[in-house]
Amino acid sequence: MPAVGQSASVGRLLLLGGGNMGGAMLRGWMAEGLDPATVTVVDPRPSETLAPAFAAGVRHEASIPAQPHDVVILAVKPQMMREAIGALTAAMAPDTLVISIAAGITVAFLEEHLGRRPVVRAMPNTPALIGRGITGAFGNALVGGVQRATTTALLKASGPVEWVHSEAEIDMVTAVSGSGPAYVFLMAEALAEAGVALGLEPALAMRLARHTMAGAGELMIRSDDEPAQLRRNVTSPKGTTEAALKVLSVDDGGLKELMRHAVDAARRRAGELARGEA
Ligand SMILES: NC(=O)C1=CN([C@@H]2O[C@H](COP(=O)(O)OP(=O)(O)OC[C@H]3O[C@@H](n4cnc5c(N)ncnc54)[C@H](O)[C@@H]3O)[C@@H](O)[C@H]2O)C=CC1
Ligand SMILES: O=C(O)[C@@H]1CCC=N1
Repeated sequence: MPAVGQSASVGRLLLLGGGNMGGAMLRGWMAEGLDPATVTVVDPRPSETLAPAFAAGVRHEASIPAQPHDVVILAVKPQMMREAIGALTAAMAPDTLVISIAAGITVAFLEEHLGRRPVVRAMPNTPALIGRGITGAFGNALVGGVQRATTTALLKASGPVEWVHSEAEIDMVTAVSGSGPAYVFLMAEALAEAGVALGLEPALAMRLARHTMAGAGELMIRSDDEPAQLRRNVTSPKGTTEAALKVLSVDDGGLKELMRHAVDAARRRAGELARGEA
C-alpha cells in the first residue's frame, strides 16, 4: 500500500471540519508527503494548529466551494453533520468518495443526504496526533478496490487500519478504540491521584503515572506476549501487585465488569447519535 503522498489515486481532497481529528489527519497526510495544494479545508473556525498547513499551501475556505473533489472527509461533530453537509454535493462528482469519521453517523444518513455513492465510515482516535492511532473502517457496496486502497492510504497515515465487515462493528470500534484513549488517560489520572493520596509529591506522581501508562502501552505493542501474560509477569506470588489486583478484581468482575459497562454505554450512545439525539 503506497503512502498517501505517493498515491496518485487520492486526487483532490476536501476536509470538512479542521478541528482536533481533522487537523490530526491533515498533519499525518502532510508528514507522508501529500501535496498541500491538493487539499482544501472547509471550516469557519479551524483549529489554530492548522496554521502551518495553510502556510504550506493547503487551501482554506469558510464555506463549501463549488468545485468537484475526488475524496471528501467529514470531520465535523455528529450534531453538526446535517447542517454542514447541506451544500456539499456542489463539491462532489457522482463517484466522489466520502469518508466520515463522525461517531454514530450512518451510511444510510450520508446516502440519503449526499446520494448513493462510495461511502466509508471510519473511526480513528486521538493518538493519530502523533501517528500512533488505530482506525476502524467500513465501506458501503460501492466501495471497490480502488476506493478501499485510497481510504487505506489516507487513514494509515495515523496508524493501522482495520476494515470491518458490518456497519454495526463501527459503533463497537468507536466504543473500544475511538473513545478508548480517554479511558487510558482517566487511568493515568487515577493512578497519579492515588500516588498523591499515599504521600507522593503531585508532579512526581504524575510523571510516574504517565511513564507507566506509556511504557506499559509500548511494551504491549512490541511484545509477542498477550496483555494477560504481561500482567502475570509483573505479579509476583504474594507480592505487591497481587495485593493491588485483588482490589481491582482482575479475574472476577471489578475493573473488567466496569469496563464492559463503560464500553457498552459508549456503543449505545453511538446509536443515540445515529437517531439524531442531541
Ligand atoms: N476527538 C476524538 O477523539 C474523535 C473524534 N471523532 C469524530 O471526529 C469528529 C470531529 O471531532 P473533533 O475533531 O474532536 O471535533 P472539533 O470540535 O475539534 O472539530 C470540529 C470542527 O468542525 C468545525 N465545524 C463546525 N461546523 C462546521 C461546518 N458547518 N462546516 C465546516 N466545519 C465546521 C468546527 O469549527 C471545528 O473546527 C466528530 O464527528 C467525532 O465524532 C472520531 C474519532 C475520535
Ligand atoms: O466522544 C466522542 O463522541 C468522539 C468519538 C470517539 C471519540 N470521541
